[in-house]
Amino acid sequence: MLCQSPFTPLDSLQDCNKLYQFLDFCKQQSIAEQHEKIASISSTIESIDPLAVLWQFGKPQQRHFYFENRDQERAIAAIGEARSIQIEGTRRFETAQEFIQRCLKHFVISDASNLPWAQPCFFSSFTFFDQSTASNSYFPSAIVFLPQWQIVQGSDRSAILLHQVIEADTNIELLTEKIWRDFQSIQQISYSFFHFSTQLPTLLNWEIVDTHDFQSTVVAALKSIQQQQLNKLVLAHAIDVVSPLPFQWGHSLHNLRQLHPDCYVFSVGNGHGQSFVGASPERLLSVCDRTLITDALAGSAPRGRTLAEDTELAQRLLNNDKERREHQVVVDFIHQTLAQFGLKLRFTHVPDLLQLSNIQHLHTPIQTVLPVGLHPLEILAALHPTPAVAGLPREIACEQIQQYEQFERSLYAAPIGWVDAQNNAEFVVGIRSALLDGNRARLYAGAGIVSGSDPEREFAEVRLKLQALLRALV
Ligand SMILES: C=C(O[C@H]1C=CC=C(C(=O)O)[C@@H]1O)C(=O)O
Repeated sequence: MLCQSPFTPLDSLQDCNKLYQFLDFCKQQSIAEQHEKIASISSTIESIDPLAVLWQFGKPQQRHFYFENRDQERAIAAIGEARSIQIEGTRRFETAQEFIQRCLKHFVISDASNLPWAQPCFFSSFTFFDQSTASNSYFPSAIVFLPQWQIVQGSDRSAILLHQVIEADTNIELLTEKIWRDFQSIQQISYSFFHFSTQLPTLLNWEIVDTHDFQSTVVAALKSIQQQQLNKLVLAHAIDVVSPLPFQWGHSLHNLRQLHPDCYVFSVGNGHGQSFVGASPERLLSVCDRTLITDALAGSAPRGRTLAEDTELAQRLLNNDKERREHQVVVDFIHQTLAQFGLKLRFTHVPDLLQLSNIQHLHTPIQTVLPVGLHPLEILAALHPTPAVAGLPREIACEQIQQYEQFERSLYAAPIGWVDAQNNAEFVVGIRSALLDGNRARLYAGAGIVSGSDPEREFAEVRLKLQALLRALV
C-alpha cells in the first residue's frame, strides 16, 4: 500500500517550503515506523527532451537509463539511483519483483493521482543468460533501480519525478537545499538543441574487427538442424569498432532516434563508463492497465530502393516458406507460453509487416488481458528468451549459442525496460545494439537459422542490421 502525504495539492518541487514540509513529513514517518521511507515527488513542467536532460545533467559515474518508445509517445530518462539491486543467478526475475514490492511498501507519495502517464518506475536490464560467462562483465545478470531523477516526456507535457531515501537521522534542511538546487539546474537546461562540446569519432581512422567467422557457424548450425537436434537457432555476430576518439552515448542515441523513429531507442549506463545502446524494433511486452501486448518478430528482408522493388520484396517475404516457418516458431512459442498462465490471446493467424527504415520483418502482435495479481516480470521470466533470439527447443538452442558464439551476449537480445507501481511495464528485446566503452564499440546483430537458410544470405542480413547501427555511432 502506497502512503500518500496529507498535504493536497502538493507540487512540492515548485515551492521550497512545501518541499521542506514534505521531506520532513517523510522523516517523521520514518521515525514512527522505525524504517527508512522513500519520498516520491512529481511535478509537471513544460515539454522538455529527457535525453537533453540526461546528457547535460547526468554524471558519468551515475547509473542511467533512457527509453523512447516506438510510436514516439513517450521518452523517459532515469538518472542516478535512490535504491538499486544487482542480482546474479536463476531467480533473478523473482528477486527483482520482490525488490520492487519491498521498495513500494515504504513509498511516501506527494501527489500520486495527477500524472497517470508519469508514475515512479523501476528500470531494469537482464543479461541474455542468467549466469555471466566472462570475467569482465560490465552488467550483472539483473539490475533493477529506482532512479533519483526520472524525466518523462508525454505527448504535450513533461514531468520530473524525484525519489529520495529518508531516514530518521536525515538532515532535511541540507537535503532540501540540494534537491532545490538540482531541480533549478534541470529546469535551466537548454532543451532546444543538442550540443556536444567534445570532438566525435568520424568514419576516418576506424578499425573494425570481426569476432568470429559468422558463416561457418551458420553451416555448423544447419548441420545440427539437419540432425534434428533442433528446429531453429538464432546466431549472433559481433564486430568491434575501435576509434581514435571516445564514443559518446548521447550523440549515438540522438542519431539512433532520428535514423530509427520506428524503433525503441534505449541506453543503459552502468555508472562505470560503459553504456549499452540500441534501436530495437522488438517489444518483449508492454502492459498498460492490464492489457499486455507482445510481438512475434522474425523473418526479414531488405527494403527496396523504389516503391516497386519494395513491394516486391515485401510480397516475397510474406510468401516465403522459410521466413514463414522462422516466424511461426516464435508465434507458437509465445502462444504456448502464455497459455500456461491460462491467458486468452488475440492475434491474427497471418503475419503483417513491420517496415523499418532499412529492413522489414514479419510481425504478429499478440494481445491479452492479465488477471489482477499477475506481475509483468512473471510473464517476462517465462517469455525470455523467445525463439526470435534463441531458437527451439530453447535449452538446446542456448547450449549451442554458447558453443558457437565466441563472445559474451551480455545485454544483447535481453530484456531491457521498466515496471511501475501499478504493474504497467514496457520491455524491449535488446537487439540492434552496441556496447560503448571509451573508444571501443562492440556491435551486435543476429539472424534466425532454420532448414533452408543460406549462410551467405544470413550474413548479408546481419551486415544490413550492423550497418544501420554503425551509421548512428558516428
Ligand atoms: C536476432 C535479431 O533479430 C531477430 C528479430 C527479427 C528478425 C530476425 C530474423 O529475421 O532473423 C531475428 O529473429 C537481431 O537483429 O539481432
